[in-house]
This record gives sequence, C-alpha cells and structure tokens, in this order.
Amino acid sequence: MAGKIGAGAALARLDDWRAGDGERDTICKTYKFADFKTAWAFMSGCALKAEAMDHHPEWFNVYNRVEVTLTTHDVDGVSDKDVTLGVFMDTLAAKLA
Ligand SMILES: C[C@H](O)[C@H](O)[C@H]1CNC2=NC(N)=NC(=O)C2=N1
Repeated sequence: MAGKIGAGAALARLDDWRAGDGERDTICKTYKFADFKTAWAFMSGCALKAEAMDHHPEWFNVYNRVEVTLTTHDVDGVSDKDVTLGVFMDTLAAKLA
C-alpha cells in the first residue's frame, strides 16, 4: 500500500494544483472546458482510469467546470496514487482543450 506523502510533496510534482482548504490532507484543481460535453468526456476518461487504479476522485461538475479533490482514504492523506491520477487528469484535459 502506497504511503502518505502529503499535499506539499504532491504539489511539487503537479502543475496548477493547490492544497485543499479543509482539515483533510487533499489536493484540488478546477478545470474549465469549452462546454458540458467536453467536461463529460473528461470525467468519463478519468472514471475509467480511476476504476483501473481502484483510486477515485471526489469531484463536482457544473456545465463546463469540473472541480476535483484528490486524497487517499486508505492512508488518510495524499499519496503517490493521487499524483498519478492528477497527472493523468492534466494530460487528458490538455488533449480536450
Ligand atoms: C477498499 C478501498 O476503498 C478501495 O481499495 C479504494 C477505492 N477507491 C479509493 N479512492 C481513493 N481516493 N482512496 C482510497 O483509499 C480508495 N480505496
């Protein structure tokens, strides 16, 4: 099981992510797409990756905006899995831009 690395270490390996503002150790990012169907395509691609990783995002979608929070419940904080999923999300978002 991947250990907790903490939001700070994760943010050093990601672009334009930020630490969550609650008590929990999390990282967050808001993506804005051209329209709803592009946002949905992003979420669909990420959902398949999340299932393959058995590691799932906490997210909110309204129209073309997707707000993502990543943390690893099993270690009660940010782990390498969150970095891996965050990199995947950034790569897919760039392709859909
Ligand atoms: C049993 C445990 O819930 C599963 O192994 C997976 C499911 N998806 C998950 N997603 C996230 N973000 N953190 C987890 O610890 C996690 N665990």
